[in-house]
Amino acid sequence: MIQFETRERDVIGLGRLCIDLNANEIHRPMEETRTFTKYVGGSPANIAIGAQRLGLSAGFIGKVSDDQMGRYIVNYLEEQGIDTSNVVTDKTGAVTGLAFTEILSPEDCSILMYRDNVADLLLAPSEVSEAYVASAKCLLLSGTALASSPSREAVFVALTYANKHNTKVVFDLDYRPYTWKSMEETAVYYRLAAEKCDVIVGTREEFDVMETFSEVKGDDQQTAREWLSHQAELVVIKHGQDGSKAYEKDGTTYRSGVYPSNVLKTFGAGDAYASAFIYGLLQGWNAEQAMSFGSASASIVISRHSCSEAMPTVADIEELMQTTTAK
Ligand SMILES: Nc1ncnc2c1ncn2[C@@H]1O[C@H](COP(=O)(O)OP(=O)(O)O)[C@@H](O)[C@H]1O
Ligand SMILES: O=C(O)C[C@@H](O)[C@H](O)C(=O)COP(=O)(O)O
Repeated sequence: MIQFETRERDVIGLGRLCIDLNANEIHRPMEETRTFTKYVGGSPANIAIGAQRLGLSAGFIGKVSDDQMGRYIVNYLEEQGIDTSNVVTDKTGAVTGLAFTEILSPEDCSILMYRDNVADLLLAPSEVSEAYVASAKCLLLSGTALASSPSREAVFVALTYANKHNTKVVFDLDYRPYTWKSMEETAVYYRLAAEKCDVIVGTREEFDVMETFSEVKGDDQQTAREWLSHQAELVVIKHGQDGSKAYEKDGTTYRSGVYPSNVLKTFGAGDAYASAFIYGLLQGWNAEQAMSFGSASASIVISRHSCSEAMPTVADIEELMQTTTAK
C-alpha cells in the first residue's frame, strides 16, 4: 500500500492539455467522416478530469496555446473544479495538439494526431513550481511529456521536487510513437524517469518500448522485478481486455479481470483506469481493489463517446461493480 503525505491537493497532472475531435459518424473511415464533437483531451488531462469527477481535488502543470483552443481547455478544467493556477499560456505562437479519432468498430479504432509545434511540449523547467509540486499527495506524469525539450527538462525538475518532498509519482507510460523521434530515444528517457517514480503503469507494449535495451522484454514478472529494483513500490501492467496485473516490492502480485462493456470505442480505457486506480490508492485500498475500480471505470468510458466528459462518478462505478461480474 502506498503511503501518501497529508496535503491540500490530491493529485496534480503533468503533461499535455489537448483537444479530442471524436467522429460523430461511427463505423466509418476518417476519409468519409465529416463531423466531430470537440472535447478536452490529452491523456493526463483526461486522468485529472477523471480524478476530479471521483471527488478528488486535482490540479495541473502544463502549457496551452494563446488562442481559442487554449482558452477552451482552461475554461473547461476550471468548470470541472480543477486548479489551473499552474497552467501557463504559451507566447510563441505554438498551437494546441489535436487528436482526431476514427471509430471503425468496437475493436478497430485509431487516432490521427496533429502535434507539430504544440504548446504542451514547450513547458519550461522554470514554469514548474516546487511549492506546487509539494502541495500534492501525488503527481501524475504522462510519458509523452518526455518526448522533447524543454518539456523533458521540466519533467525532470518536477521529479526532483516530488522526490524531495515525498510527493508520490505515478508514471503513466502513455507511449505515443508520433511524438518521438525513435523508440531508442523513448527507451532512454522513459528509463531515466521511471527510476525516480513510485508507481509505474503501462500496457505490456509500452513496457516493451521502455525495455528496448533490456533483456527482460515481454515477461511481466521480469518487468516487475526490473522496475521494482529502483524507487518504484508498485508496477501495473495492462493487457487490454485480458485485464491487468500489479506487482509490489514485497513480492505480492495481484490480477484484475475486466468488466464486460458495451464497447463504443477503445480509447480512453487507460485514462479512466488510471484515474480510478489513483483514487483507490488515495483511499488506502490495496492494489487489487484499486485495479478493480480502475477496470470498472474503463468499462464505462469505452461505452461512451468521449474520454474526458465520459469520466464516471464513484456512484456510477459502484453501480457497475454491484451489477456486473468482472471476467
Ligand atoms: N474491451 C474491453 N472491455 C472491458 N474493459 C476493457 C477493455 N479494454 C480495456 N479494458 C480495461 O481498460 C484497462 C486499460 O486498457 P488497455 O487497453 O490495456 O490500456 P490503454 O487504453 O492505455 O491502451 C484494462 O486493464 C481493462 O481493465
Ligand atoms: O492522449 C491524447 O492526446 C488523446 C486522448 O485524449 C485520447 O482520446 C486517447 O487516446 C485516450 O487514450 P487512452 O490512453 O487509451 O486512455
